[in-house]
Amino acid sequence: MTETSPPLTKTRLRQLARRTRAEAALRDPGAGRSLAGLVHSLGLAPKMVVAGYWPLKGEMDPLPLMEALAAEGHLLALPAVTETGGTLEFRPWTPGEVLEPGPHGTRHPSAASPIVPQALLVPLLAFDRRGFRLGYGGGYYDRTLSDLRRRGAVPAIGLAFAAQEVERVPTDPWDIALDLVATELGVIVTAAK
Ligand SMILES: Nc1nc2c(c(=O)[nH]1)N(C=O)[C@@H](CNc1ccc(C(=O)N[C@@H](CCC(=O)O)C(=O)O)cc1)CN2
Ligand SMILES: Nc1ncnc2c1ncn2[C@@H]1O[C@H](COP(=O)(O)OP(=O)(O)OP(=O)(O)O)[C@@H](O)[C@H]1O
Repeated sequence: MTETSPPLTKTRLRQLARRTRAEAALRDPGAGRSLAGLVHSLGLAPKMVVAGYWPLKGEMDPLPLMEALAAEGHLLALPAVTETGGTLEFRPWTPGEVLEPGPHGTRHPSAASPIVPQALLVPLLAFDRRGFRLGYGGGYYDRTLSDLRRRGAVPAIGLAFAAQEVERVPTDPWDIALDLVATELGVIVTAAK
């Protein structure tokens, strides 16, 4: 074979990655608990404001890790979509606090004074070792990280099942790479770090 297959488009990879992630989540529903054990491997400074996410179906469960971060003295926040096509707003949150439904099936804390996160846990459909990630296609994390990083470094930590790794995520000029990806097998330091 001399032909090489053309690179997958983001749209096609999203379809494949949704299936792969759904299968991984069914195989290993407790994988999120392994990530809690990685809390000391993330290299976070003490008492940071760390934004997590409220998981959608199939996403790596960030809650055990978020609880471990809170137990270490970090402050937690969750994103809220307040404007379609805008940047995410972050609101303080402690585990157990009630959430309201938001757009796209998300849930967020009720309106409160927004907080500026110093590190982000990021959900994803697929990732590669360069740190590039594919999300649902809303561009929320790219816009938000680009905005947050105007004020200084904000580590971005992808959370995923190991099975979500691909050779190469198709990229666009606005894509921002993750520094780390935490999976049930351990922490991957990406080429962007
Ligand atoms: N848990 C979580 N929170 C998040 C995101 C995310 O990907 N996951 N976002 C990332 O940007 C932002 C919200 N933006 C989103 C944009 C599109 C879709 C979306 O397309 N959702 C699927 C349905 C998912 C499901 O219910 O299974 C869809 O509509 O097909 C979701 C979130 C902020 N909060
Ligand atoms: N820094 C930015 N400034 C302006 N627009 C942006 C920026 N980053 C991304 N976008 C817009 O967001 C759209 C979706 O981007 P992309 O397909 O990379 O989403 P994604 O990273 O998969 O999704 P998400 O981050 O929501 O999970 C793009 O069409 C682009 O126009």
